[in-house]
Amino acid sequence: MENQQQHQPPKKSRFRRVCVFCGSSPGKNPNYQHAAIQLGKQLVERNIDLVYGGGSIGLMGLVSQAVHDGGRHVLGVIPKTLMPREITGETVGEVKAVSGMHQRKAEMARQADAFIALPGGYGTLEELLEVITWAQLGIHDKPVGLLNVDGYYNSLLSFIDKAVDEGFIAPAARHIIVSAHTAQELMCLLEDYEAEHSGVASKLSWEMEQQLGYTVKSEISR
Ligand SMILES: CC(C)=CCNc1ncnc2c1ncn2[C@@H]1O[C@H](COP(=O)(O)O)[C@@H](O)[C@H]1O
Repeated sequence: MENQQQHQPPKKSRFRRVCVFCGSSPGKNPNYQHAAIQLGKQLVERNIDLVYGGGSIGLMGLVSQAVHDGGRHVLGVIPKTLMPREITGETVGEVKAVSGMHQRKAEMARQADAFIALPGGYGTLEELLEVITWAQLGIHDKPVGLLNVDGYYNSLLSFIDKAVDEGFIAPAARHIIVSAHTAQELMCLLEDYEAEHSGVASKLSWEMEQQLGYTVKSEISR
């Protein structure tokens, strides 16, 4: 079954550039590292460019290297304070320096047509949950995919189901997260995804969202 799928020529993608959130650590299970490389190869096969958090550490390094090796454009968005090579390693492709973590997330989101989370820690979860929240509000209608390698995210998905059961997440908003166990399966699901949100904040543009982030930040620093 898997071999048959591998020989099928990929459809032309609706995505020009995908944002990948993932661990700055490689994780203990080699399948996480394998999945990062497979996801990079899937993007290359579909002629999709990458935007990510910059650097060469952990899964971030593996996915960016795979996309770069395949000849697609890689954009790393990295806060100036994380730029020293001893912190994040050498970045492949283009690097965009931004002033902070909020600006980084806004820029990665603005640049991408879809989001994918590989396994990761707090940083990955925070980035993932933010784009899900923005989708729920109708700030964007870009697909959000979860690459659930070896069931890494099963407990998060169960928790979200509990939040639906307990009345904190609307059943319609449960469908924002598209999850799959392999990169190929996930890409196919994301290609077919259609946003269904109530769009309560659909008038908010990315620009407004970004300005909001900067305003809040500058007010905090005053
Ligand atoms: C000083 C220090 C701990 C540096 C770690 N170096 C990092 N370099 C670049 N991006 C990162 C780093 N740590 C977290 N991130 C951001 O948070 C996510 C990964 O965090 P985590 O490893 O899942 O939690 C990435 O998508 C990235 O956008």
